[in-house]
Amino acid sequence: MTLKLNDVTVSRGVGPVISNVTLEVTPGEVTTVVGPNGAGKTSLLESLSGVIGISGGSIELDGVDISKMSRRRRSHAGLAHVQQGRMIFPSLTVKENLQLTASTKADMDGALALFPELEKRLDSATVLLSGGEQQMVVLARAFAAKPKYLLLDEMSLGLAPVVFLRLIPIIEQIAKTGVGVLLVEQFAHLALKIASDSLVITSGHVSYHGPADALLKDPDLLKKAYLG
Ligand SMILES: Nc1ncnc2c1ncn2[C@@H]1O[C@H](COP(=O)(O)OP(=O)(O)OP(=O)(O)O)[C@@H](O)[C@H]1O
Repeated sequence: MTLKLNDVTVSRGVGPVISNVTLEVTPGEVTTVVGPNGAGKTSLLESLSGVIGISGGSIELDGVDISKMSRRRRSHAGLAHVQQGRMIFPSLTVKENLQLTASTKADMDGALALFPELEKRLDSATVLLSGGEQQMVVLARAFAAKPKYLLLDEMSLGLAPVVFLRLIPIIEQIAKTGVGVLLVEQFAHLALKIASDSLVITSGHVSYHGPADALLKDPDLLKKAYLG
């Protein structure tokens, strides 16, 4: 049971922005993809959830080829994608935002158990929350849908590092419930700390694939990987 990219190439506009990437996301673990701006990390996640098509290779979810499935079908198959930017419905309350994905009270309670801060704000319009709390709503809503695999794209954008720090153990906890998390982050060190497997991508190519702790322990290796 894994989410697998086999030799995937993604093209946009003039040519490939991702070339021959192979990667496996395992349930219960965090896998991270880091790399410089414009390396192709967002395109990689978009190809997994079906926002854009792939031009080579294949994508498998628990043994089923989903490469040609619509975004909706991939979502029904258990793939959730938290895209960049805070995708909340600002005029809805926190509770209403969660009800969009939680099909049962148990799903709602399960999501809220991860975010005790949100319990007190359930009836507040989401627009009134801080940036960090809004990202909690985004994450809680994605978790309430009970995905098998969760793709997270730069949740730290626009947040102070100290605010994003609060989300890191929650992402780790989500993985511990059995979800396979694929984390794309600009704060590479924070992502590497909670990840088991890691990829560094530069200009669409994999420049490192291996244990996250090896990159953390060896700043030269990380620097070399970033330089491609
Ligand atoms: N909608 C688009 N149409 C054409 N080219 C695009 C589009 N979106 C991204 N690109 C190009 O694809 C390449 C990879 O971009 P992508 O956003 O996937 O990288 P990234 O690693 O996520 O970067 P960042 O960290 O800045 O978000 C870049 O050269 C970018 O200019």
